[in-house]
Amino acid sequence: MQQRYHHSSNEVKGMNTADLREHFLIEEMMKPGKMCFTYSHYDRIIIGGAVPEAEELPLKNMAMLKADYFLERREMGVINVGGPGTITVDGVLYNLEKKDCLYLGRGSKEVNFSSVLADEPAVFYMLSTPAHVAYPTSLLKAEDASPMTIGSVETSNHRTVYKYIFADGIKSSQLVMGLTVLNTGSVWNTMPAHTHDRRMEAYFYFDVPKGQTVFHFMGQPQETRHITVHNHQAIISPPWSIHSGCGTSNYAFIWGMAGENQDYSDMDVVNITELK
Ligand SMILES: O=C[C@H](O)[C@@H](O)CC(=O)C(=O)O
Ligand SMILES: [Zn+2]
Repeated sequence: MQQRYHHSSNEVKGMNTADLREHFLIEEMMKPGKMCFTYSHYDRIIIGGAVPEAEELPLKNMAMLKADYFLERREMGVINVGGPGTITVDGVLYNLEKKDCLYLGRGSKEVNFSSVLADEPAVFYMLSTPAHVAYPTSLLKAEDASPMTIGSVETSNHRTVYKYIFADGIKSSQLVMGLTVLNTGSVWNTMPAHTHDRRMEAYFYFDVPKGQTVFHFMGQPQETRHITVHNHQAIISPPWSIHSGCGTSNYAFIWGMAGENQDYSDMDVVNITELK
């Protein structure tokens, strides 16, 4: 498992393109037949990917967790962005179509990921955070995630937000998770931008059409930087940073947070004309 340490906003001001990419971009996370994990020291969130082929992929323990098994003291949210897949949790089978979400409560022991079709593998994106309470494992289908349409065509940010794990959705200790789909012709996510010093955030971009990309914006509102993020790559957003993106086409992304609270609307919005 890769580790990513903290960086202060002051350090980040002096970073060049390679530094920014090394510390905040996760490039290789969806490899056929493999599971990949990155441990971020912001709120100790683990960001992972699993692409099962013919063989199922078990969630293995990691030495650095000093635990008896991966979810001994942790919870996890999984969203499938590929072909149909299944996850078994302690003998119970869950079917995840594209954009369905499974929450795994603290104490889930035997976890296995599989694809249903050989030529269209499931692509599972995972976030795991420390948990102090065990909440029940539960599945939420995309159509039941109370979609919310925001933005407009005029400002190129017309999009639909699906919320899965948050204060009014699937219960968790601290994990918050959902996804956002941009409509055709809309390219800006999370604009107007915001920060939430109380929570870190991770963005995972998917359904970025072949040959297209997303310019992800990070940094303090008056000190922004960009990182180009391609399909199936993720960004670690420090609590003091904005997290916004502009694509060369429309696309979708999974957002997830950890920290002080689980209110989706807890955001300190920045006036667009004050961004630097
Ligand atoms: O704190 C919330 C997150 O940044 C995202 O949910 C924002 C988002 O999906 C969007 O505006 O498109
Ligand atoms: Zn946010």
